[in-house]
Amino acid sequence: MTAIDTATTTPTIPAVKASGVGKTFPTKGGDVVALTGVELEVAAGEFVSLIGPSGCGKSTLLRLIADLDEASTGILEIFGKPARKARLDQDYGIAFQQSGLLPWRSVGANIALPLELHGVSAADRSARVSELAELVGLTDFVDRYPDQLSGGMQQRVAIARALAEHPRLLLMDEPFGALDEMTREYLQSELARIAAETGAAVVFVTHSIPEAVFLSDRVVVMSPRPGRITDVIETGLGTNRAEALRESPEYFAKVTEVREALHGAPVERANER
Ligand SMILES: Nc1ncnc2c1ncn2[C@@H]1O[C@H](COP(=O)(O)OP(=O)(O)OP(=O)(O)O)[C@@H](O)[C@H]1O
Repeated sequence: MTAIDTATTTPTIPAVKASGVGKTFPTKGGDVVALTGVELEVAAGEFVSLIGPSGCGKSTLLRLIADLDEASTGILEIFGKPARKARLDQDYGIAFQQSGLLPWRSVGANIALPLELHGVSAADRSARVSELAELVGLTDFVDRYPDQLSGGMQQRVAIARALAEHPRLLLMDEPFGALDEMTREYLQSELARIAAETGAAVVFVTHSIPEAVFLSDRVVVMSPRPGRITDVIETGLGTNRAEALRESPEYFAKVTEVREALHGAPVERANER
């Protein structure tokens, strides 16, 4: 069978598939229903953002996908596997708002950490660190320490570390939330490029509508109490995420569409209430 035959006959397994997923936290004050009835499929190579007001369950959903917590109801599959198996197989990389770098390790040693933990040889680690440092634009900084870097550079190290084992999926929880606007926009462009170059699917939690639209193929809008998906908006912005996109009418139209979905009403009318 040729490569083309394989491509046309092999059904593509989604990176993430959530069916009827719910999460309830028992607390002293009673049960908190953080998520209910979540149905979501993220295709291989697709960039999907989760957006919604504080407390709508974005981080909870990401934590369930990452197997950092267990769903109360429903089924979660990562590349067709249970979340636990996908974690053990290192099918995804994770990056959070805090870069979580180890201050006593150099940039290179931080990036190499997952490789070291999984027994990759020193020579292979060193080659991979060089590749990753180049990918995130930090070739000249591999010998520095985290406290010698800006916040944006630290996040780039965290992204390189998340990509160390060639994951097909990246899970990111507000990775640029603590950065100034200019650095944030720069890293958005970098992430769009990195996602395209690596072909990894991305599930990205954010509070920023422009950020979600700029990066995503689809924006998943959530609402709280109980946390659920209320809208899924396809951006249709294609693969070119150049800076000029931010000033294009298509981009503004999508930002407005997501904003209206979040507010549940056209923005002008919501503001009048
Ligand atoms: N361990 C926990 N115990 C009890 N309640 C929890 C726990 N974790 C989350 N919750 C509750 O679940 C709901 C969803 O929380 P989650 O952090 O997923 O929301 P979020 O959309 O990511 O919020 P934010 O945008 O503020 O980060 C909230 O009401 C939160 O208080």
